[in-house]
Amino acid sequence: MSDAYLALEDGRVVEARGRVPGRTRGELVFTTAYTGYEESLTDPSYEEQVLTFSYPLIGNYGVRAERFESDRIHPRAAVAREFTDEVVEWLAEEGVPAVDHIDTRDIVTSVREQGAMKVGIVVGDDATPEAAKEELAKCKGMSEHTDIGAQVTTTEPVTYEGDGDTTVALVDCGAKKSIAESLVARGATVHVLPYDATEADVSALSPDILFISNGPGDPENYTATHDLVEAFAGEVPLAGICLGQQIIASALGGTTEKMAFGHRGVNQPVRDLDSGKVIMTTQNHGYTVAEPGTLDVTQVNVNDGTAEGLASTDLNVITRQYHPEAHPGPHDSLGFFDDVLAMAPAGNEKTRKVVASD
Ligand SMILES: NC(=O)CC[C@H](N)C(=O)O
Repeated sequence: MSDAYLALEDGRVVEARGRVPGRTRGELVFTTAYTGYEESLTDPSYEEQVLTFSYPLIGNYGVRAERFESDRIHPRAAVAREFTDEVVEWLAEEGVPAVDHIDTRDIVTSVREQGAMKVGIVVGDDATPEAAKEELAKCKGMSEHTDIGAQVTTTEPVTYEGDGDTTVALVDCGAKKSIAESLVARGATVHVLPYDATEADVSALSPDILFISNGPGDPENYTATHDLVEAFAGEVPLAGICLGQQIIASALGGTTEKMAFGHRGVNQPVRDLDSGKVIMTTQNHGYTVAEPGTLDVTQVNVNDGTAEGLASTDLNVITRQYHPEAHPGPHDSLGFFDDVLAMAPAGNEKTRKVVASD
């Protein structure tokens, strides 16, 4: 008799070992990242999902808060072949159900063949297959979480001061902390705004760059953020990462669509169409840009050809579908942040040089 059951949308019920008790449900996804479990578990883009690690041992270098990407764990449950006790303690402190001693190869294969699916999970002495199915029956599809941004955004504006003159308004749809850090490290002052910030909120800051963050759920549900992009396109340079790329493309005449099982891992190869160079990237997304609208596709995924980078020189826009800020993953694409800040109006460059020579 097991003390944990997973009821999958394909009709199967899988037994596991319970590590943290509870009942929950979500969209079943997997990451192939072999490091970075702390960063992944605290990535707000995993909100409403159940995260399966395909790497078999999770927790082998401990748990350190300095590696967290936000202030809490976001997946509704965690699944691995083997969790260390230290990770289980952390998951338990945050009340996130967890299971291991499960054949994650089987789970990953199912998701690869049938696409991301709903799952119900029950863990504890009273766990039964029926209870797991009840959780599954209550599970919403990802696009049905119509206001998911509210679950992950900052509620109050926050400012991080950089030592240069460029100001960035970062719309927080569930931003990983490394995005603001990467901008501040390059001298920018970053004003983090709630996901439903208005045109007036942004105008009041007179930012040099408007930056739309990563975040969970269906990009088409972020209507306030679409409005911002429409309002400022052509007026203020625009940048976006992951959900940010999807929202910017969609607001500027493009379309998005759900992928079969998405890209989640730290070794997704991306080709830059201009230089021909291939870089390794960190990814975590289930939607993608189908039609880029008024933007040009500048980078593509080597495996499936999906749009990884978009740009418009007329409108001053650059976006990435992957995560240039890494954490976890390779640092091949950190230069994106230099390219973003280079879009700031030239006056800032002059001021910055004067300040630097003081
Ligand atoms: N990391 C992200 O920003 C994810 C974007 C979007 N929620 C997706 O799944 O595609």
